[in-house]
Amino acid sequence: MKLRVERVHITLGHRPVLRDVTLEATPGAVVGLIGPNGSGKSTVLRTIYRSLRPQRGVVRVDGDDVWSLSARSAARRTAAVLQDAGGGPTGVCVSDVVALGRTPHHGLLGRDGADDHQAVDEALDLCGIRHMAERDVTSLSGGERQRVLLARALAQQPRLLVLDELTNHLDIRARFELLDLIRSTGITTLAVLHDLDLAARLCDQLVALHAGEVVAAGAVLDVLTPGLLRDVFGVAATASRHADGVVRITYGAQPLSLDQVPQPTVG
Ligand SMILES: Nc1ncnc2c1ncn2[C@@H]1O[C@H](COP(=O)(O)OP(=O)(O)OP(=O)(O)O)[C@@H](O)[C@H]1O
Repeated sequence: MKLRVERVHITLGHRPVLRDVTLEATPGAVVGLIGPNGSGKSTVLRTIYRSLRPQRGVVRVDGDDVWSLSARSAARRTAAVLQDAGGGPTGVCVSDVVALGRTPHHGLLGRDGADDHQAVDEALDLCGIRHMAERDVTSLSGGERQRVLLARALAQQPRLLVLDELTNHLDIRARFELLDLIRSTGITTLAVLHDLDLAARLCDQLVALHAGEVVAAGAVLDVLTPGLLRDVFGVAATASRHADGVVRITYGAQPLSLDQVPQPTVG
C-alpha cells in the first residue's frame, strides 16, 4: 500500500498550518514524521485518516484520493492509533474494544463472523494482551491501553497504519517491542514520533516538518543532520550509526539559546 500526500495545504483559524506538504511512504515502509511541537504532524495525519479535508492538495492511498472513497472503504485501508486521552465509559472490556476494529469489514447485518473472531484473537496475541481480554479498559495503565488501541487497529487489517505518538506511555522495553512488532507486520506505516532515537531506530525514512512545511525527507542520517537538529529542534546534536548498526543521537549539554536558532516565518 503506497501513501502519497501531495501539496497539501491547510489553514485553521486564519493561519496556515500545513503549507504545500508533500510526502510519500512506499509499500511496506515505516516512515517517521518528526518536528517540534506545533509543526503540523498531527494535522498531516488527520488529512490521511479523513478527519480534516485539505483545502488544497490531495492524499492518495494506493493511488486513490482518500476523499473519493466511502468512509467504510477508506477505513478498510487505513487504521489510525491516536494519542490516548484516557477515560471513557466503564464496563467495556479489552476484547470488545479490539473487536471495534472489525466494524469496516462487517456486512449490512453487522454480525461478527469467524474471520472477525480470528482477526481479534490474532491482534490480541500480537500485542501481548490476550491475558487481559476480559479486563475493563478503564482499569488499565496508560501503556496497556496503548497496546489495546494498537490491537484494535491491527484487527482492522489495514494496509496503512498511521500512529500519533503511540509510544507516549510506554516504558523503554515496551517501546522497542511495540515498534519492532509494527515493523514485523509489514504494514506501510506513518508514525509521528517525538523520540528521535526511537525514530532513527524504527524508521526506514524520516520526514521533518517545521512550521507546517516539509524541511527534509529521506534516509535517517540524511535527515538528522546537525544543521536540521539545530535549526528545527534547537539543539546541538549529532546522529551517527554505531558499530551495531543502530543510529544514535548525542546531544549537547544545553539547548541552544533562541538567538542561535533561526525562527520560522509563520503566516
Ligand atoms: N482547530 C484549530 N484551530 C487553530 N489552530 C489549530 C487548530 N488545530 C491545530 N491548530 C494549530 O496547528 C498547529 C499544528 O498543530 P498540530 O497538532 O498538527 O502540531 P503537532 O506537530 O502535532 O504538535 P505536537 O508535537 O505538539 O503534538 C499548531 O500551532 C496548532 O495550535
